[in-house]
Amino acid sequence: MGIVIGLTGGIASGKSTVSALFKEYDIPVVDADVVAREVVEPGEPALAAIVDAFGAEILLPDGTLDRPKLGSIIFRDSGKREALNGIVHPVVREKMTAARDRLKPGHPAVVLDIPLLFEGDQLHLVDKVVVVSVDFDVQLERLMHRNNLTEQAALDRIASQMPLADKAAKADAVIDNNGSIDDTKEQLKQLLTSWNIIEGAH
Ligand SMILES: CC(C)(COP(=O)(O)OP(=O)(O)OC[C@H]1O[C@@H](n2cnc3c(N)ncnc32)[C@H](O)[C@@H]1O)[C@@H](O)C(=O)NCCC(=O)NCCS
Ligand SMILES: Nc1ncnc2c1ncn2[C@@H]1O[C@H](COP(=O)(O)OP(=O)(O)OP(=O)(O)O)[C@@H](O)[C@H]1O
Repeated sequence: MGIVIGLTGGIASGKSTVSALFKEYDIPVVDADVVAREVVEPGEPALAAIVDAFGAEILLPDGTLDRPKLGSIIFRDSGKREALNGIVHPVVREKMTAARDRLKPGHPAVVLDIPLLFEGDQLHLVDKVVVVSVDFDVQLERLMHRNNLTEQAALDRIASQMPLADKAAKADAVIDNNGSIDDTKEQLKQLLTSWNIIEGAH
Protein backbone atom coordinates (compact mmCIF):
# COMPACT_ATOMS: atom_id res chain seq x y z
CA MET A 1 0.00 0.00 0.00
CA GLY A 2 1.60 3.26 -1.10
CA ILE A 3 2.27 6.36 0.92
CA VAL A 4 0.16 9.34 -0.18
CA ILE A 5 2.20 12.51 -0.59
CA GLY A 6 0.43 15.86 -0.70
CA LEU A 7 2.38 18.22 -2.93
CA THR A 8 1.63 21.87 -2.42
CA GLY A 9 3.19 25.32 -2.39
CA GLY A 10 2.30 28.79 -3.60
CA ILE A 11 1.01 29.81 -6.99
CA ALA A 12 3.89 29.41 -9.49
CA SER A 13 6.25 28.07 -6.82
CA GLY A 14 6.98 25.01 -8.98
CA LYS A 15 4.48 22.26 -8.10
CA SER A 16 4.00 21.19 -11.72
CA THR A 17 7.75 21.22 -12.22
CA VAL A 18 8.25 18.94 -9.21
CA SER A 19 5.29 16.77 -10.30
CA ALA A 20 7.09 16.09 -13.56
CA LEU A 21 10.15 14.99 -11.55
CA PHE A 22 8.02 12.58 -9.46
CA LYS A 23 6.73 11.06 -12.70
CA GLU A 24 10.33 10.38 -13.78
CA TYR A 25 10.41 7.93 -10.85
CA ASP A 26 7.15 6.34 -12.10
CA ILE A 27 5.32 7.81 -9.14
CA PRO A 28 1.79 8.74 -10.29
CA VAL A 29 0.57 12.30 -9.73
CA VAL A 30 -3.04 13.42 -9.53
CA ASP A 31 -3.24 17.15 -10.26
CA ALA A 32 -6.08 19.08 -8.62
CA ASP A 33 -5.81 21.87 -11.22
CA VAL A 34 -6.47 19.32 -13.99
CA VAL A 35 -9.40 17.81 -12.10
CA ALA A 36 -10.75 21.31 -11.42
CA ARG A 37 -10.74 21.95 -15.18
CA GLU A 38 -12.51 18.66 -15.97
CA VAL A 39 -15.36 19.31 -13.54
CA VAL A 40 -16.26 22.63 -15.22
CA GLU A 41 -16.42 21.35 -18.78
CA PRO A 42 -19.69 22.01 -20.67
CA GLY A 43 -22.47 19.75 -19.41
CA GLU A 44 -20.95 19.33 -15.93
CA PRO A 45 -23.17 20.33 -12.98
CA ALA A 46 -20.41 22.56 -11.52
CA LEU A 47 -20.42 24.71 -14.67
CA ALA A 48 -24.18 25.18 -14.40
CA ALA A 49 -23.74 26.21 -10.75
CA ILE A 50 -21.04 28.73 -11.74
CA VAL A 51 -23.39 30.25 -14.34
CA ASP A 52 -26.11 30.50 -11.68
CA ALA A 53 -23.73 32.30 -9.33
CA PHE A 54 -21.76 34.50 -11.77
CA GLY A 55 -24.15 34.94 -14.71
CA ALA A 56 -24.06 33.68 -18.31
CA GLU A 57 -21.48 36.36 -19.18
CA ILE A 58 -18.89 34.11 -17.50
CA LEU A 59 -19.13 31.81 -20.56
CA LEU A 60 -17.35 32.23 -23.89
CA PRO A 61 -19.49 32.13 -27.06
CA ASP A 62 -18.69 28.40 -27.45
CA GLY A 63 -20.19 27.65 -24.02
CA THR A 64 -16.89 26.99 -22.24
CA LEU A 65 -15.82 28.82 -19.10
CA ASP A 66 -14.06 32.15 -19.64
CA ARG A 67 -11.19 31.37 -17.25
CA PRO A 68 -9.32 34.70 -17.48
CA LYS A 69 -12.60 36.56 -16.78
CA LEU A 70 -13.49 34.38 -13.79
CA GLY A 71 -9.91 34.68 -12.52
CA SER A 72 -10.03 38.48 -12.76
CA ILE A 73 -13.18 38.42 -10.57
CA ILE A 74 -12.30 35.85 -7.92
CA PHE A 75 -8.65 36.72 -7.27
CA ARG A 76 -9.75 40.27 -6.31
CA ASP A 77 -12.80 39.42 -4.23
CA SER A 78 -12.62 36.93 -1.37
CA GLY A 79 -16.43 36.57 -1.12
CA LYS A 80 -16.71 35.60 -4.78
CA ARG A 81 -13.68 33.32 -4.41
CA GLU A 82 -15.39 31.51 -1.55
CA ALA A 83 -18.53 31.14 -3.65
CA LEU A 84 -16.52 29.55 -6.48
CA ASN A 85 -14.58 27.34 -4.06
CA GLY A 86 -17.86 26.17 -2.53
CA ILE A 87 -19.01 24.98 -5.95
CA VAL A 88 -15.81 23.44 -7.28
CA HIS A 89 -13.90 22.09 -4.26
CA PRO A 90 -16.35 19.38 -3.07
CA VAL A 91 -16.44 17.81 -6.56
CA VAL A 92 -12.66 18.03 -6.92
CA ARG A 93 -12.17 16.45 -3.49
CA GLU A 94 -14.44 13.54 -4.37
CA LYS A 95 -12.56 12.85 -7.62
CA MET A 96 -9.12 13.21 -5.99
CA THR A 97 -10.13 10.72 -3.28
CA ALA A 98 -11.33 8.21 -5.88
CA ALA A 99 -8.11 8.57 -7.91
CA ARG A 100 -6.00 8.16 -4.78
CA ASP A 101 -7.83 5.00 -3.72
CA ARG A 102 -7.51 3.53 -7.21
CA LEU A 103 -3.75 4.18 -7.45
CA LYS A 104 -2.64 3.50 -3.86
CA PRO A 105 -2.62 -0.33 -3.92
CA GLY A 106 -0.32 -0.63 -6.94
CA HIS A 107 2.39 1.94 -6.18
CA PRO A 108 4.95 2.62 -3.43
CA ALA A 109 3.89 6.28 -3.48
CA VAL A 110 1.11 8.39 -4.97
CA VAL A 111 1.25 12.18 -5.21
CA LEU A 112 -1.76 14.47 -4.89
CA ASP A 113 -0.78 17.90 -6.26
CA ILE A 114 -3.19 20.21 -4.43
CA PRO A 115 -2.43 23.96 -4.48
CA LEU A 116 -4.96 24.64 -1.72
CA LEU A 117 -4.10 21.65 0.50
CA PHE A 118 -3.86 23.85 3.62
CA GLU A 119 -6.41 26.55 2.73
CA GLY A 120 -8.99 23.90 1.81
CA ASP A 121 -8.42 21.73 4.90
CA GLN A 122 -7.54 18.72 2.80
CA LEU A 123 -4.71 17.34 4.93
CA HIS A 124 -6.74 14.26 5.80
CA LEU A 125 -6.36 13.10 2.17
CA VAL A 126 -2.57 12.58 2.51
CA ASP A 127 0.05 10.94 4.75
CA LYS A 128 2.90 13.43 4.26
CA VAL A 129 3.12 16.98 2.97
CA VAL A 130 5.84 18.32 0.67
CA VAL A 131 5.90 22.08 0.09
CA VAL A 132 7.65 23.54 -2.96
CA SER A 133 8.98 26.88 -1.83
CA VAL A 134 10.51 29.93 -3.51
CA ASP A 135 11.35 33.44 -2.33
CA PHE A 136 8.63 36.03 -2.83
CA ASP A 137 10.45 37.99 -5.55
CA VAL A 138 11.15 34.79 -7.53
CA GLN A 139 7.50 33.72 -7.21
CA LEU A 140 6.26 37.12 -8.39
CA GLU A 141 8.64 37.18 -11.34
CA ARG A 142 7.85 33.62 -12.48
CA LEU A 143 4.11 34.17 -12.11
CA MET A 144 4.10 37.44 -14.10
CA HIS A 145 6.24 35.84 -16.78
CA ARG A 146 4.35 32.52 -17.07
CA ASN A 147 0.81 33.98 -17.05
CA ASN A 148 1.68 37.28 -18.73
CA LEU A 149 0.15 39.19 -15.79
CA THR A 150 0.64 42.73 -14.56
CA GLU A 151 2.40 43.04 -11.22
CA GLN A 152 -0.90 43.94 -9.52
CA ALA A 153 -2.74 40.91 -10.94
CA ALA A 154 0.12 38.64 -9.87
CA LEU A 155 0.14 40.17 -6.37
CA ASP A 156 -3.64 39.60 -6.10
CA ARG A 157 -3.18 35.92 -6.94
CA ILE A 158 -0.38 35.46 -4.43
CA ALA A 159 -2.41 37.28 -1.74
CA SER A 160 -5.38 34.94 -2.31
CA GLN A 161 -3.38 32.07 -0.79
CA MET A 162 -1.84 31.33 2.62
CA PRO A 163 1.68 32.83 2.75
CA LEU A 164 4.18 30.34 1.38
CA ALA A 165 6.41 30.62 4.46
CA ASP A 166 3.47 29.52 6.66
CA LYS A 167 2.96 26.48 4.42
CA ALA A 168 6.66 25.62 4.56
CA ALA A 169 6.56 25.79 8.37
CA LYS A 170 3.77 23.18 8.45
CA ALA A 171 5.34 20.77 5.91
CA ASP A 172 6.99 17.40 6.53
CA ALA A 173 9.54 18.39 3.90
CA VAL A 174 10.34 21.53 1.91
CA ILE A 175 11.84 21.60 -1.58
CA ASP A 176 13.63 24.89 -2.27
CA ASN A 177 12.94 25.73 -5.93
CA ASN A 178 14.84 29.04 -6.09
CA GLY A 179 17.74 27.46 -7.92
CA SER A 180 18.05 25.42 -11.10
CA ILE A 181 15.80 22.49 -11.99
CA ASP A 182 18.82 20.24 -11.40
CA ASP A 183 19.11 21.55 -7.81
CA THR A 184 15.43 20.79 -7.31
CA LYS A 185 15.79 17.35 -8.83
CA GLU A 186 18.64 16.52 -6.45
CA GLN A 187 16.55 17.59 -3.43
CA LEU A 188 13.67 15.36 -4.52
CA LYS A 189 16.03 12.42 -4.95
CA GLN A 190 17.41 12.94 -1.43
CA LEU A 191 13.92 13.15 -0.01
CA LEU A 192 12.60 10.03 -1.75
CA THR A 193 15.69 8.17 -0.62
CA SER A 194 15.31 9.27 2.99
CA TRP A 195 11.64 8.21 2.95
CA ASN A 196 12.66 4.81 1.47
CA ILE A 197 10.53 5.34 -1.63
CA ILE A 198 13.50 4.91 -3.96
CA GLU A 199 16.89 3.36 -3.42
CA GLY A 200 19.82 5.75 -3.08
CA ALA A 201 21.52 4.59 -6.25
CA HIS A 202 18.47 5.37 -8.45
C1 LIG B 1 -10.35 31.00 -11.33
C2 LIG B 1 -9.92 30.04 -12.42
C3 LIG B 1 -11.03 29.84 -13.45
C4 LIG B 1 -8.69 30.67 -13.15
O1 LIG B 1 -8.23 29.77 -14.10
P1 LIG B 1 -6.72 29.83 -14.65
O2 LIG B 1 -6.71 28.93 -15.87
O3 LIG B 1 -6.31 31.25 -14.84
O4 LIG B 1 -5.79 29.25 -13.50
P2 LIG B 1 -5.54 27.72 -13.03
O5 LIG B 1 -6.83 27.01 -12.85
O6 LIG B 1 -4.55 27.09 -13.94
O7 LIG B 1 -4.95 27.92 -11.56
C5 LIG B 1 -3.64 28.43 -11.41
C6 LIG B 1 -3.30 28.53 -9.95
O8 LIG B 1 -4.11 29.52 -9.33
C7 LIG B 1 -4.28 29.20 -7.97
N1 LIG B 1 -5.73 29.14 -7.65
C8 LIG B 1 -6.72 28.64 -8.43
N2 LIG B 1 -7.91 28.77 -7.82
C9 LIG B 1 -7.66 29.35 -6.64
C10 LIG B 1 -8.50 29.76 -5.56
N3 LIG B 1 -9.80 29.53 -5.61
N4 LIG B 1 -7.90 30.34 -4.49
C11 LIG B 1 -6.56 30.56 -4.46
N5 LIG B 1 -5.73 30.20 -5.44
C12 LIG B 1 -6.26 29.61 -6.52
C13 LIG B 1 -3.63 27.83 -7.75
O9 LIG B 1 -2.31 28.00 -7.27
C14 LIG B 1 -3.56 27.26 -9.15
O10 LIG B 1 -2.49 26.34 -9.28
C15 LIG B 1 -9.51 28.64 -11.84
O11 LIG B 1 -8.30 28.76 -11.13
C16 LIG B 1 -10.57 28.02 -10.95
O12 LIG B 1 -11.56 27.51 -11.44
N6 LIG B 1 -10.33 28.05 -9.62
C17 LIG B 1 -11.24 27.45 -8.67
C18 LIG B 1 -10.89 26.01 -8.44
C19 LIG B 1 -9.67 25.87 -7.58
O13 LIG B 1 -9.64 26.22 -6.41
N7 LIG B 1 -8.61 25.32 -8.17
C20 LIG B 1 -7.37 25.10 -7.45
C21 LIG B 1 -7.17 23.68 -7.06
S1 LIG B 1 -8.61 22.77 -6.52
N1 LIG C 1 13.81 25.93 -10.88
C1 LIG C 1 13.26 26.71 -11.80
N2 LIG C 1 14.01 27.58 -12.52
C2 LIG C 1 13.43 28.39 -13.44
N3 LIG C 1 12.12 28.43 -13.73
C3 LIG C 1 11.32 27.59 -13.05
C4 LIG C 1 11.84 26.69 -12.06
N4 LIG C 1 10.80 25.99 -11.55
C5 LIG C 1 9.69 26.42 -12.18
N5 LIG C 1 10.00 27.38 -13.08
C6 LIG C 1 9.05 28.12 -13.94
O1 LIG C 1 8.22 28.88 -13.06
C7 LIG C 1 6.86 28.86 -13.49
C8 LIG C 1 5.99 28.26 -12.38
O2 LIG C 1 6.29 26.86 -12.23
P1 LIG C 1 5.13 25.77 -12.16
O3 LIG C 1 4.18 25.96 -13.29
O4 LIG C 1 5.78 24.44 -11.99
O5 LIG C 1 4.44 26.24 -10.80
P2 LIG C 1 3.12 25.71 -10.08
O6 LIG C 1 3.41 25.79 -8.63
O7 LIG C 1 2.74 24.39 -10.65
O8 LIG C 1 2.08 26.80 -10.48
P3 LIG C 1 0.46 26.88 -10.20
O9 LIG C 1 0.26 27.13 -8.77
O10 LIG C 1 0.00 28.04 -10.98
O11 LIG C 1 -0.12 25.59 -10.70
C9 LIG C 1 6.83 28.06 -14.79
O12 LIG C 1 6.90 28.97 -15.86
C10 LIG C 1 8.10 27.20 -14.70
O13 LIG C 1 8.60 26.88 -15.98
